[in-house]
Amino acid sequence: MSGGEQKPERYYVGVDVGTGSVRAALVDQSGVLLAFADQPIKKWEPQFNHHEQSSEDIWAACCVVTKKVVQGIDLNQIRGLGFDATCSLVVLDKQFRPLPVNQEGDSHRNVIMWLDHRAVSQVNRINETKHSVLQYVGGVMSVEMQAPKLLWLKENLRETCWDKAGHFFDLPDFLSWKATGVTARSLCSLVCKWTYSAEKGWDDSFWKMIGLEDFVADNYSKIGNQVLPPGASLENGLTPEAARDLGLLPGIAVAASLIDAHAGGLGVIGADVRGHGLICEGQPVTSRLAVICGTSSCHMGISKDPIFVPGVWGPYFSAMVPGFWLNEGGQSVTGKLIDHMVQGHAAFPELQVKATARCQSIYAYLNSHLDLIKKAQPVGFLTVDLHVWPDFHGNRSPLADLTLKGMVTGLKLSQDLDDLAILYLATVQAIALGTRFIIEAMEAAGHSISTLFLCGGLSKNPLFVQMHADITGMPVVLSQEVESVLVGAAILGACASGDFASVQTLHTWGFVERF
Ligand SMILES: Nc1ncnc2c1ncn2[C@@H]1O[C@H](COP(=O)(O)OP(=O)(O)O)[C@@H](O)[C@H]1O
Ligand SMILES: O=C(CO)[C@H](O)[C@H](O)COP(=O)(O)O
Repeated sequence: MSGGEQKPERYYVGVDVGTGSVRAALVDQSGVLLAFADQPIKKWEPQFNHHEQSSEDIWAACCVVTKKVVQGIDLNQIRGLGFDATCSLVVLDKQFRPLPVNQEGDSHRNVIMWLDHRAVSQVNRINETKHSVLQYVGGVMSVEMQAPKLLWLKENLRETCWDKAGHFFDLPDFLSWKATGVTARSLCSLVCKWTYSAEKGWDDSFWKMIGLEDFVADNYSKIGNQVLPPGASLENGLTPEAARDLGLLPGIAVAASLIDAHAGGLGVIGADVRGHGLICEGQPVTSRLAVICGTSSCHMGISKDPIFVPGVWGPYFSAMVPGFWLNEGGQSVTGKLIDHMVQGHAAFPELQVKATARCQSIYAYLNSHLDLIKKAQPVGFLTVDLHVWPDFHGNRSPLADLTLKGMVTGLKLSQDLDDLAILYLATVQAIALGTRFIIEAMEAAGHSISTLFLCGGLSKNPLFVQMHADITGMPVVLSQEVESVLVGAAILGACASGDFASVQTLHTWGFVERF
């Protein structure tokens, strides 16, 4: 290139499918987020503990947000596309058409969501086998993983779903298939939710022992027998049909995907913290814990050697950062629990009216209300008499007990706005104490964690962040780019484009602020 001439900009698109909405971002070659769009997605709860979605609805939302973020951009400069998503189970027939995952036979609802707890009897039987693959999911399989859900479909929807099924995808892999026509699965989803081993592959004896020998018989063609590392480029890239849907050019690189929490982890865990006086500056990356807080919270810690932490998922090899083992702690409902407590309170209508009058979100209003009522004392002291046990949807980590329930102690007869604000605070504190409980379990097993890196919707709530810092006693680092999960998805697209050597070289996208 002749002197003074600027290299053309290169752009990457990241698409993040959360529980409640789909988001997209356009990111430039320095990792700066230039455009953002989001779109809600539909959810159904036909029975208690049954949670379903539609893969067609989700894909349509991906198309809406992608078209929005690339508006006004020369499409030739878009080099790569990456997806992340919740680890929900998508079911398609042999011609790739949606199949119903419900008794009603509604094939539009062909996704069993990650938080669906219908397969309790199945997961109990799986855990009774004490099979060796369970060592790599914290010792106990979660009802939120795929094996119990598959067994449920076989036992409950044999004719309408199981016998007709041709493809079972984790949602992140469904999206990369939809974009490219390539059915290869990401190592991330298969290792974390399907018992696949990065070193040994599938374990035939496990599937035979739990009654899903069908997969072994057809060489795992329905659940994936071609596995790629996250960020690997998928064959010929975007198909002409998907390009039309998404408003992009055919042939651009599409990456093997990540689960959403793992994209968030990738987006923040390697952040450049130099010059911020943080304890982790002189420490290895293994001293950092990425906490991705949305509907749920996921606690991602990495290590050079495998660490077995009872009740904490993993150790998973190369599932998030290549070459590192991952342990994934989690709280199944955090944002969802806060929303549940606040929206179910008698003073919620009053809160809505007052927040709207001040043009504030309900959470910004509650935070300022707590500041008002705390007077001279630290805000945390408002809850000396009120306590929440946050396992309203069971305990994912470290107790790994889906039967646990939530609890509130210290209730009075009054139900005014002060009570709502204090209940909200107690809920946030309970969630932060849950994070501390997980960190203690990880440290007892050999992790050495000094610093938390938060991202996800709840990291936009200063009270949530402050309580995590106060209760864990650790500094909490926030990326200057609040949409870190999307940065993680865009890292995948950038890696697939070949413009960067590996996902590790992109870790330093993003700068930090100390909380
Ligand atoms: N600005 C904010 N202040 C407080 N809470 C927020 C804010 N933005 C999002 N949240 C909360 O974060 C949760 C959703 O986070 P998000 O990362 O969007 O979830 P998901 O990826 O599961 O769809 C919700 O419970 C919501 O109430
Ligand atoms: O199981 C998980 C990751 O392993 C996540 O909790 C699940 O994917 C939902 O994520 P989110 O709270 O961001 O919607």
